[in-house]
Amino acid sequence: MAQAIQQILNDPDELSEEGMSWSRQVGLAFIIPRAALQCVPLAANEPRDGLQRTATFVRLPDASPKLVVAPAGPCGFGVFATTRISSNERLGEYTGEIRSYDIWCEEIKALKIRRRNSDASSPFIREELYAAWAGSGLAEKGVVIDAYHKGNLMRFINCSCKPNCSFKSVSAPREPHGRLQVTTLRAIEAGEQLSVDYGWYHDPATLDDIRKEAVAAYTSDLPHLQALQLSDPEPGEGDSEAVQLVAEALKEARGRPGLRRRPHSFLAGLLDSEALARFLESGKRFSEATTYRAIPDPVWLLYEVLGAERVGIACRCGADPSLNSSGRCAGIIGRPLQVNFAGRDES
Ligand SMILES: C[S@@+](CC[C@H](N)C(=O)[O-])C[C@H]1O[C@@H](n2cnc3c(N)ncnc32)[C@H](O)[C@@H]1O
Repeated sequence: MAQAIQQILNDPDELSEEGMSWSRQVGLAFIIPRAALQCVPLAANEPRDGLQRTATFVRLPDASPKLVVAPAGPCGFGVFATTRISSNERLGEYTGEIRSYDIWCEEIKALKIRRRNSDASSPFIREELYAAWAGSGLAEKGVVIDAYHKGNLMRFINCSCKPNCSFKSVSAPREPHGRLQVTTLRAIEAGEQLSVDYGWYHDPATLDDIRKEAVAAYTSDLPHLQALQLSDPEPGEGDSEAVQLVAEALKEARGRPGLRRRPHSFLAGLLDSEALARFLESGKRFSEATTYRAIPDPVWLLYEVLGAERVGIACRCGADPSLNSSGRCAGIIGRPLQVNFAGRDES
């Protein structure tokens, strides 16, 4: 990724006049590549929906000159460090429009109806993931800082299951909502990408949608999974990717590795072939599941991530080493990394 940064610094087209002027307008020393100019620059939050700016007297630092916006593999553009940044460093404010959560939600719903004739919460649309929670607000209906149309470079920070930054809310006592400041959780090396945990998984409506979709995906695969329970399973031509992965995992557990027809995939990492084999050897079988809880243990994680893909918020931070140095990913934006939680009862 350091190479990508160097390329931008060297390329006069990427280091565009527009990018420089965008940067100057928000008073910053960072560089916005031409292709990333997607929103109006905003050096300070702009109130909407009858809301007020917070009275907070605390001066937040301007966005750090140690940052650059650059292409970030599977996630579009991202924010990278050009030099080492220490732990607990305040990198600047996440600016955007101060919106009432319920009005913002209505607008998102209207957009969904225009685009696909339904305001169902899933799948997410891209615009939803630029809004960050800023507190309950005077009316107790919630306030978000929405950086989709207006904002600063912080709006380019992607989501990671193992984030190196977080949003800290800064507000004076009794202030109904806060301002958001990006702060490092650990030291960040030059060339590393900044990341935060978006936390959408914990939105109850989204979680519900993901789990319904997980049950639907499992149910449509069930006859094929049942066929695999035979002693020498062979995946069929029309089998889904999940069924093929389960077949491969079973063969692997039964001592016939080497049958993989494709490189080890992201989804394959969600299956434990030994646990799968133990499940069948103990006499348990794939059977009907009308709720998420009833999906058998060895495959629930696979189907939950497939459910998230159907909902439209699959996380791919594990596919980008600069975003998630462990190379592991929960598969769902905002969900804790698998290694950090004990099972599907996490809250
Ligand atoms: C706040 S923006 C981040 C900047 C964005 N990458 C861009 O180029 O405008 C959120 C959007 O970035 C993408 N994104 C961020 N983190 C991601 C992740 N871990 N996996 C997949 N997409 C991600 C999604 O398209 C999401 O809607």
